Amino acid sequence: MVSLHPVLDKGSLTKGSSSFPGGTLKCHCSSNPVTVTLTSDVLHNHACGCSKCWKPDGALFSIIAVVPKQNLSVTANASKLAIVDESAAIQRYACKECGVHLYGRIEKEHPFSGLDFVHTELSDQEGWQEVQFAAFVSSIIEQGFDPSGMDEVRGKLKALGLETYDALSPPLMDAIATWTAKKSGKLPA
Ligand SMILES: N[C@@H](CCC(=O)N[C@@H](CSCO)C(=O)NCC(=O)O)C(=O)O
Ligand SMILES: [Zn+2]
Ligand SMILES: [Zn+2]
Repeated sequence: MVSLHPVLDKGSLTKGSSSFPGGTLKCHCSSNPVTVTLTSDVLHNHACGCSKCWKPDGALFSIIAVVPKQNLSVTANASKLAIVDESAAIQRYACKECGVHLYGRIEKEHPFSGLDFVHTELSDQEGWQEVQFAAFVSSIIEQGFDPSGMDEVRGKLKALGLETYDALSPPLMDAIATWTAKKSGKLPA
């Protein structure tokens, strides 16, 4: 049986709390873990099949969300962090010891600059926004997943109530396109 991600394999999604105040994310190191504190809940939490987002061992999907960057601070062992790929739009900061990605930040001009990318599964707290949709689903094939298994993968995601997309969700794609049109002058800024 195909394993999507521990959060998705449970068969149902635990709904988040609308008044969730944020919490602490921690890497997998048993000593001197890196911690990141968020002072709000996340937005646009989603499963991502892309090759760049961090996934726990054996998972086909990442669970990733965004938070305004002013709501995120590294609160312990920041010296263990290093950028995974300097050339990517999202500069993902990973723990050099355990490999877990603590946050991703966009430093260049980009529709999502000002938002940091984070994984709520790194927190012990409950109440984080639940997964809203599945993005970059076909990208799992690029990483070696057998294409004949895609109906099963999409079926499992749909059974959880998640729409499946091969890019981001339509509202996020519209936001990107709006930003691009304003930048080029096709829409008023
Ligand atoms: N097929 C590619 C897709 C990679 C991709 O474009 N990923 C998106 C989504 S990441 C979270 O939603 C993206 O915006 N990437 C920018 C970046 O990673 O810097 C693949 O699988 O690699
Ligand atoms: Zn670590
Ligand atoms: Zn991704």
